[in-house]
Formats: sequence, structure tokens, C-alpha cells
Amino acid sequence: MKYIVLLGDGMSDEPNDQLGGKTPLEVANTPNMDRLAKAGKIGLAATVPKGFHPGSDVANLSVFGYNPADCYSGRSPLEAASMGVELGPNDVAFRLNFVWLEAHYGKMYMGDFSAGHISTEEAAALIKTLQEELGDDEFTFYPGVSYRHLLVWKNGRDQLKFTPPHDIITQSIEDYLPQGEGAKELMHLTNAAQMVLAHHPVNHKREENGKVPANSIWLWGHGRKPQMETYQQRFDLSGAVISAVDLIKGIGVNAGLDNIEVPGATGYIDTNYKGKGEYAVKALAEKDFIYVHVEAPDEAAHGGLLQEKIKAIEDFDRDVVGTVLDSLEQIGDCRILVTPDHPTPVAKRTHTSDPVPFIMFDSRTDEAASVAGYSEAEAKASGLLVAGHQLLPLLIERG
Ligand SMILES: O=C(O)[C@@H](CO)OP(=O)(O)O
Repeated sequence: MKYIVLLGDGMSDEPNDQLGGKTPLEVANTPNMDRLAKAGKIGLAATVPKGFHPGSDVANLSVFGYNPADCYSGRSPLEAASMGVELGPNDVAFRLNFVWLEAHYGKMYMGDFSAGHISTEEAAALIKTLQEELGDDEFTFYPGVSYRHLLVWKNGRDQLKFTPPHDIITQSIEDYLPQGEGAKELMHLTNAAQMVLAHHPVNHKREENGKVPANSIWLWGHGRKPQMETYQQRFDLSGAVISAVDLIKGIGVNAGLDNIEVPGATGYIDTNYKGKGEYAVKALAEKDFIYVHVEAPDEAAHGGLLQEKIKAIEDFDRDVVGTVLDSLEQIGDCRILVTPDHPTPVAKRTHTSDPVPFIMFDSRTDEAASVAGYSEAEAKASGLLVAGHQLLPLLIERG
């Protein structure tokens, strides 16, 4: 038996006025997910437990079968594991976004939480310079994917409060600066980084080409090394993860799963959907479990890009879900979970904590469910609501 998770990050949404009150999921052409919804079971999953901030860290931990209340110690420590950065007991890891801050009449606004989706190569050059100019035995900068990077503070403080930059798009930053013990040091480091970035050739070139510069860093998602059981320990299961972003790969590392790199996987709307589907099918020849994560719908929604989100959902359905469904004979008996991690409503341009619509499909049965297809409304009408961390045990039929 094979177990498959196919996850569209931020895929669910809310009724949208521009769609006549429908959601992107309802409007998108999704024949494969609709087929699974009819042949399987659909329901709602609460992937963001009460008291947690809605983010892909907490929500994907839930879908992986971990109760965040038991093991969550921050986002960046998970990403550090993917980057091969070993955190010591006194280290605090911080997510470092390259952002574009826009000045208006003496105030600074969050112009773009991704610095125009800066390329991984450009960002690596900026991180290298920041490390050369500002790195020392206290602070170390590590490069990641596109705008997503890592700062480690040796013997750092962690009683701090941050705001994720994608939660304050277009807003003035003055009410969202770091608070708590150590905030002063981090603001000093941020200001020093702004001085370095202002003179960096990568930013000069970006501006010459009409692109926004990465004119600041934005620190958030901090924490210390997590203690997590591996999948072998929890479920006696080995497997692999396919994702472009360090957060999901880092959860995979902590779970003792293999990470499969797919060429052209970008963590954005231009990712290699088909490659992710094909590599997943190939991996199932030897692995019993595969977790496939696609970032694209989330990024489109953060950009406020309604049609791009609909297209990302359709690409996910055709090239990831469809590729797996077209290979069912090759895969053999399997159970498939299709779900978002959290909603990212385009109208809000950030995450919410609302439960997400999931499909649980078993290739051995056909529920012939009387549903019109896969949507938030059909999942709600099912009357089934589970805690997010119960999805995986349900998928592998372990209670
Ligand atoms: O990587 C990030 O910074 C965020 C942006 O929203 O992505 P996700 O929501 O998937 O964590």
C-alpha cells in the first residue's frame, strides 16, 4: 500500500466578489480533484490549532501528522534543518526575508515582502556580502530560496515578538517592528544591513532593470531547535518529500524523510508542476510515502493575483494530481490525501486559520459521493471536521 499527500499551499480561499461570490477553487477547472472527491471522502481539517498564528509551518506540521502543540518551536529552526545548519542549544534561528520597503512622506511601508520575488542567485550574492560585512561570532547569515533566508544568533534571545512581512503588505511598518528583549540589537543589525544593501551592485542592477531592490531584511519566525519523532518512530514508515521551499524540506529532515529535488521547482507560480508529479510517481516505486508540496497558489494569493491563483490551482490539478491519477496502475493500491495547508484568501493577501477542505481517496473503493466536486462549500456540507494532525493517521489507517 502506498500513501500520498498532494498539498496546494494556500489553495483554499473565501467567496470572492470578482468571481460572483465563488472561490478560486470553485471556479478553477479541476477534473482530477473533482474525481477524487466523488470517489473518496471529503471533509474539513483544522490545521491551525487555536492560539497558533496561521502559517505554513504550523499547518504543514499538522498535515504531516504532528500536533504543533507538542513540537512546534518556531518556523526558522525547521528551515535551518533543510539548509544543513545545525542549531546548538543556545542558538536562536530567525527567518530573514529580503523585502522592499517603500518610503512615503517620511514613513516606511511594506512594499513587497519578497523583494519582487528576487532570484535565489541574486539573493545568495546579497547574503554573501551581508555575511562578509556583518557576520561575526554572534550573528551568521545563511542563503536560502529566493527571498527566504536564515539568520542564526548564537546565545541569542528569544522572548521576542515579530510580524510576518506577508501579513502587512502595503502597511506602514512602524507598528510592526520587533518587540521584546534583544529587539534593539536586531534593529541595529537590520539598519546596518540596509546600509550594505543600498550600495550593492545586485540592487543597482535590479533598479536599472526596473525591478524593486531588496533594500532591507525583515526578521521573523524565530525559534530554537525542535524535538520531533521521526516517521519511522511514529508510524513505522519511510518516505520522501518533494518541495521547493526549505520549510517543508526541513520538516522532512526532522521526520527522517528523504528530500527529492525536482529540477525547475521554484516555490513560485512558474514551478515545474509536471516534474513534481512525475518525480512523485517515480519515488513510489521504492518509497511507501510521499509528501508533495506546491507553493504556487499561496504566492499568487499573497500577490493579490486572482487569475494566477486560479491558474496555479488548475496547473496543480492537471500536472500534479492528474499525473498521479494517470499512474494509478503503476503505483498499485494507494490512499491519497489532497489538501491545502491553510487558506490564503486573495482578497486578504495573507493566511487565515479557517479549516481547509481535504479529500481522502482509496484506490480500492469508490464512495460515489454525491458531491458536485472539490470545494470549500462541499467539504463544509459533509459535516466532517477533524483536527489537522489526525489526517495522516487517517490516511495510513492507523486510527
Ligand atoms: O515562505 C514564506 O515566507 C511564506 C510566504 O507566505 O510562504 P508560506 O506561507 O508557504 O509559509
